Amino acid sequence: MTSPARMRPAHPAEHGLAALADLFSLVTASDAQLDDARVTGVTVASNDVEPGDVFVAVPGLRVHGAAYAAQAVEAGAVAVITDTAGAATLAALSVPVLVSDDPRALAGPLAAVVHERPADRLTTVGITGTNGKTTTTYFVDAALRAVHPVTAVMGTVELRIGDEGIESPRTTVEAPVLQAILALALERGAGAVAMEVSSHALALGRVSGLELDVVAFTNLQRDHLDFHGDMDGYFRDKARLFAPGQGRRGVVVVDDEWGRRLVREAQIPVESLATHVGAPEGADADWAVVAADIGLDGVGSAFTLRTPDGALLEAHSPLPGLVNVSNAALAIVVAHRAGVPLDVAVEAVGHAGAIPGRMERVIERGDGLPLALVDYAHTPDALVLALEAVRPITPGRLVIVFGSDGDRDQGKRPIMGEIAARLADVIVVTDENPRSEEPAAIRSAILDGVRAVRPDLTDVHEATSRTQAIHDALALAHEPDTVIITGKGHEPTQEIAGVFHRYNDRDVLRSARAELTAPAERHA
Ligand SMILES: CC(=O)N[C@H]1[C@@H](OP(=O)(O)OP(=O)(O)OC[C@H]2O[C@@H](n3ccc(=O)[nH]c3=O)[C@H](O)[C@@H]2O)O[C@H](CO)[C@@H](O)[C@@H]1O[C@H](C)C(=O)N[C@@H](C)C(=O)N[C@H](CCC(=O)O)C(=O)O
Ligand SMILES: Nc1ncnc2c1ncn2[C@@H]1O[C@H](COP(=O)(O)OP(=O)(O)OP(=O)(O)O)[C@@H](O)[C@H]1O
Repeated sequence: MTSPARMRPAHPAEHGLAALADLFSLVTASDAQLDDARVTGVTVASNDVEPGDVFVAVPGLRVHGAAYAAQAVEAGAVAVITDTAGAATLAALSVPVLVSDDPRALAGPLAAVVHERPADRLTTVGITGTNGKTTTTYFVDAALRAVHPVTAVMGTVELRIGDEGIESPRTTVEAPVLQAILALALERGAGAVAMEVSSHALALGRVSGLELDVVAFTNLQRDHLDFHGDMDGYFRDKARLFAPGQGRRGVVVVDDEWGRRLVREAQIPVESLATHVGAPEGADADWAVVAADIGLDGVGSAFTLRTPDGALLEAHSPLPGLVNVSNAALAIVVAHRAGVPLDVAVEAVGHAGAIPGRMERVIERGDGLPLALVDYAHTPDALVLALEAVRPITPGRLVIVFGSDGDRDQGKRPIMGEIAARLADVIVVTDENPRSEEPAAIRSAILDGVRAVRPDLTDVHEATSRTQAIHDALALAHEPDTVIITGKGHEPTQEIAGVFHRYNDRDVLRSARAELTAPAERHA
């Protein structure tokens, strides 16, 4: 598997174009014969076309897909579906052109039919929310794996079926890609799929035509307002997942007001889960975390989950910090509602393996080396949570390596500097993805924030390359210390001056360890 658009069933079903046109009430805009065309796939992107595809030309936010219809036909598309405006721009094509009122909304349901509704034969779980989607999805997958020999995962990090995965282009792929992957998963023997559902995906119909067995909500925090307008719009887009035809039943974390509103407004049966020990909403919630011992075992946290019938379950989060108690509790409830026995879900989530770039332990403490982790925290809130999460498992000093993205929110740079200066002991400021900006200027803005808390810059270092920063941090840390590298998580590249360089924090950490441990003796 190389590209998401190529993740297609090896033996696709075949449908007649005329029957599809009938089913979706599409009108012909040309005189070509409909019955001739045999359809085996769908796409909304001309460069993803495979012979036998229908090309759905959507009116985009930037351009109209109809501008690429000829290119799609050249690549083997057997028909074009577009709206009236798109059809009006088309020169004569050698394939039928069909018209739909809303091609973007049609793409998912059409692809579902073309691939013979794969989701109907899979157990499907969709997770939405501002933070915690990736982590919760992997925890759910760990539980699903306990009962299904093959599972699939789709999200920000990867698109994976069984043990074979590829890098994911985004959190939720386009609807036709999604349906093709489900069909491929089924072909490869998968019984269950856990996926992340972004708010963009919900707004742009990427999950239209897919009814998920269990849908879940983690939390809502300020993000993506450029796209959704305001928090209310952001909430309403997230809430679309909890509608009949989209999700059969839901599990909602009610720690924030948005979760509580969702429980009130959802149009499908939902259960509530409160994960903040002692908070008032815990009393009324269906499920609640009623005790948590953070970091006592030096790794994750033990916690107690109250079930709707009042039973108390002893559970465990394999990742540090309160947020991961929340993610683990949600995953247990979701997996249970997706058919995993409760005790099996508790056990499997407690032993879930590493999640790429999410509090991922790359070097274990011992033999003179510190614990070293990689985490994706790249916002001020996430940075606070990440540093607070590792403090209880750090007997020595907390060492952080971080930077901040170029061509993105500039205001957060000094704020993140202040947070690091407050919550970490040793700081190495470096580059993240500078993009078109001058890297030194970004570091300088971060250092302004550091200086506000630590004017003499004690234990503050600056490194002009991220690789060097990681080597420096590891060299100056001792066994009781913890090194945390934040901001890039699983990312496989670093974008500098418009060029994507292959780069990964975990790989650099591993080679820094190899360099350190080869000839030299280390002392705790
Ligand atoms: C803001 C946003 O989500 N935009 C999505 C939207 O783009 P658009 O309407 O602007 O598309 P366009 O560029 O005008 O093109 C119109 C149509 O022409 C097609 N086209 C275009 C060029 C070409 O050569 N051939 C061709 O066929 C396009 O595939 C598209 O179908 O529709 C396109 C497909 O129909 C998506 O690919 C595109 O996602 C872009 C790539 C994107 O970056 N989206 C991000 C913001 C996103 O979705 N992120 C969320 C996670 C957010 C988070 O939580 O962090 C995600 O799920 O990943
Ligand atoms: N339940 C949670 N509440 C708040 N913050 C969280 C939660 N879970 C994880 N985080 C923080 O958010 C960061 C991203 O976590 P994760 O990747 O699981 O979320 P996500 O919703 O998938 O975000 P993204 O789409 O950016 O990957 C982590 O680095 C962690 O610090």
